[in-house]
Amino acid sequence: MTTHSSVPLPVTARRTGPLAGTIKVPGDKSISHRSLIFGALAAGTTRITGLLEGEDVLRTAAAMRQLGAEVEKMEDGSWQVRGNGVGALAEPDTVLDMGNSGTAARLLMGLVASCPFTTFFMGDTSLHRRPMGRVRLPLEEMGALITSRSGGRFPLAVTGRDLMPIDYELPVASAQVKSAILLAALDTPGLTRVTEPKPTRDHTENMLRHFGATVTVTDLDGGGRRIDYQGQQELTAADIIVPGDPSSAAFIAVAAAILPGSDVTITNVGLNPLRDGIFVTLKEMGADIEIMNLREEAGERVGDLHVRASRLNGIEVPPERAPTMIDEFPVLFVAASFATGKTVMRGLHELRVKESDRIAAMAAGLKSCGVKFEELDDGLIIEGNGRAPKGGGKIETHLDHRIAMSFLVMGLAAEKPVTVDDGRVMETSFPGFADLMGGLGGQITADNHR
Ligand SMILES: O=C(O)C1=C[C@@H](OP(=O)(O)O)[C@@H](O)[C@H](O)C1
Ligand SMILES: C=C(OP(=O)(O)O)C(=O)O
Repeated sequence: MTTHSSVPLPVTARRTGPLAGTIKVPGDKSISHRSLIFGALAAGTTRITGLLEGEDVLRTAAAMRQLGAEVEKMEDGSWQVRGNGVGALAEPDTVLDMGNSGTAARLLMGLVASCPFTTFFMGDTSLHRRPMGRVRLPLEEMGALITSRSGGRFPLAVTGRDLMPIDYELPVASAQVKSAILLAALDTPGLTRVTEPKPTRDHTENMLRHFGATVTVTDLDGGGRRIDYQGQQELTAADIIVPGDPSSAAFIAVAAAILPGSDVTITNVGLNPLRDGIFVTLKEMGADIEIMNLREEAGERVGDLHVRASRLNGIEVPPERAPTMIDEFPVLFVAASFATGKTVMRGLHELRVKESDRIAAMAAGLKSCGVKFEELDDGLIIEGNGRAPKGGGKIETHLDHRIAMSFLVMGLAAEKPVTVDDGRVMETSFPGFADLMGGLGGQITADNHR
């Protein structure tokens, strides 16, 4: 596993011909984390096909081993997890290092909150800046003891207890917080209820069902959802097929949409309706995206995307759609820079507390590439003139994989090359991004001559 502590590796994307070909993107990051966690909690052996082998997920794999599960990569490329059932984790004898991963950090805090020992957590400098109060509060309300430095951020320690179930309304639309509470509820007697104001990705609920548990989800007036979970149900090992990550497919889809003449098919993409907002939005902007072979695999909707370059128009993105495409806004900002007219994107406060402040990081980069925009507290309004932006920017990625890949996509279609200050961060979620783009005809190269 590489770390972010050694020398940065600048990477440059330059404009070439159109992109063409058929590819697959690596496995879904959210589902990969959860398959390792639930595999370790279920009695028996779970075989995972298509696991994302990105740094974030490898952190979860290492942490589950530290918690006593057997996690192994098999010769055929699949992964195997042997669990001992809910409530059977072991005390780790070293700190769990969650690296750059907010999902691993928050889900595992919930998981160990009901375990009768203390678990120490740390991460990289990006993770140490991210808010943890959102999980700390409900977990403390359930009875866990959490000790951290001031401000409630990482590093911190969670001392597990016999918890009490709660009835909790999420103050922010966050699947990570919802999942942390559900994981804490697994070994907690009684009914835990989580109400979300806007539905967020439901991979945790889907996976619980896949492992044989009953989860009751009720749609509420006004668009929210209530999730009820009766604690101490048995989980039984079940094989998992991880679909391609729609968040990774989004980079390819935008690149193909903005680079004239492109014609690309991305097969086996997860199209869970709570994750597909980027494709809905790009289509509304005029992108030529055809969804083919829609099917269901292991409780998740999957399909192939055929994307051809087309003219894009600015639109107003409904703020209530944000949770279904929260990680895709950086690359949507890039698409909007190539569109004709204004694209208005609001309701995005959450982007300020991701791996970086994504609104600020994108604004700085867009400015250096000659894009016209207005920065808002909770979003951006981008004004395109239907032509490729000047490009030429030197982008600060702030340890944020999505900032890096978004600007490399910009560089593939802008007038001048775009350089990101550290391409290694792409390993977080999309190992092999540059090579995969290369296979389609895109030119992304590491600047090794430092
Ligand atoms: O639950 C998950 O797997 C994730 C939830 C989202 O975060 P929030 O829950 O903070 O919105 C998303 O940004 C992250 O990449 C993955
Ligand atoms: C926000 C992200 O991940 P995480 O919160 O797990 O760090 C992301 O992948 O864009």
